[in-house]
Amino acid sequence: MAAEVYYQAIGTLQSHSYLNNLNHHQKHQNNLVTLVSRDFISSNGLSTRRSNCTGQRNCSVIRSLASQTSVVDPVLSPSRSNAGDTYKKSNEAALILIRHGESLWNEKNLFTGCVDVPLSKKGIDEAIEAGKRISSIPVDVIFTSALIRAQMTAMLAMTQHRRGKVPIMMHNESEQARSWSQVFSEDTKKQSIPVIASWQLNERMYGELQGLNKQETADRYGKEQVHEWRRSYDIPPPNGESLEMCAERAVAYFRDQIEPQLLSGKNVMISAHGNSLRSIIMYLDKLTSQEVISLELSTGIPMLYIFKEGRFIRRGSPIGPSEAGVYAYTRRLALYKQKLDNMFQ
Ligand SMILES: O=C(O)[C@H](O)COP(=O)(O)O
Repeated sequence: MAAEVYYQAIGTLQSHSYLNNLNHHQKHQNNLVTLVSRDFISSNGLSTRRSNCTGQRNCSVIRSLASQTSVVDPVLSPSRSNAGDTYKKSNEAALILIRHGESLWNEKNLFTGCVDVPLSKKGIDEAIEAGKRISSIPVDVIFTSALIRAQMTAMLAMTQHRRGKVPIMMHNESEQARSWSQVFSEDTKKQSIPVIASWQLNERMYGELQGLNKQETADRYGKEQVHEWRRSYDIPPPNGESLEMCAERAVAYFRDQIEPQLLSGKNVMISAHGNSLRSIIMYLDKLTSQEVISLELSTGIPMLYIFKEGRFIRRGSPIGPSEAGVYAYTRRLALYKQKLDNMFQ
C-alpha cells in the first residue's frame, strides 16, 4: 500500500517521512514561506471548474449574510499606506478545513458515521488549539455539517479568533425559524459570522458498522476488508456510503454553495469530518481514487488553502498557537494579521 500521506500541522509537514510521500507537485505547494508573492500563487495551484450558485435560498441567504458581516470591517478597511495591497481589492480568499476534534466515540474507537455524538474532553482541547492556530486568519462565513461534533469544533475554535466576531448558527429550516432568529442591529450583524449547518457535509454514513468497535470489526471481518471499507473510494461498508457516494453530496455542496462564497472574496471555514473532508480534499488536490486511499486527516488540525483565480493552493496548516509560529501566509493574509496586531497593540 502506498505510504500514507498525513495532513497535519506544519510542524510535521517538514518531517522526512511526510515530505517523502508527497509528489513533487505537492511538495512545491507545501513550500512554507512567511510571505508568498503573487507570482508564487499564480504559478501554483489547481484549476477547478467554476461553479455557479444554484440560486437556492440557502445560497442567497449565505451570500447576503456573509456580505453583511464583512461589509465594513475596521480591520479590513483599506489603509492609506498600502492601498495597492488592501484586503478588499484582492480576489484571493482563505479556505480553512478542520476535521472535528476527537469525539466520544473516536475515544472509544467506535465507527461513528452519521451518529450524532459530541466531542470528548480531548476533542474540546483540540478544537481550542485549532482556533489558536487560525486566530489571525480571516473568516467571513463558516460551514459545518449537521452533526454536533463539527459544530462544537467550529464554535470552540472561534472563541480563540483575535477578530472577536461572534459566530451565529443560521436557522433557515422554516419561515418561522428564519423570522424568529433575525438580528435587528446592523452593527451587531457586522460583528457576526454566519454559520451554516448542512447535512451534505456530514460524515459518510457507515451503515451497519456504526457503533461497532473498529478493532473488533477488524477481528471479525479481517484487517484488509475493514481497511477497504474505511479507505477505498468506491467500496461501501455494509448498507453504508462509499467515499464516492459521500463525495457526490459533499463535493456537490462545496461547488454549489461554498465556492461561490470564495469567488466573491469571502474567507471560509469548513468544520466537518474525516471522510466528507477527504472527498473535498480529493477534489481540491485532484487526487486519484488510488491516491485518496492513503489520505488520512488528524482530528482538530486545521488545513489552509488559498483560493485565487478559480484555483486552490494548499498552504499546509499554521504551526503552533503562538504568533512566533510560521504561518503559510500570503501577502494578503500577512496584511490582515498585521492589522489585527495594530488593533490590539
Ligand atoms: O465515522 C467515524 O468513525 C470517524 O469519524 C471516521 O472513521 P474512519 O477513520 O474509520 O473513516
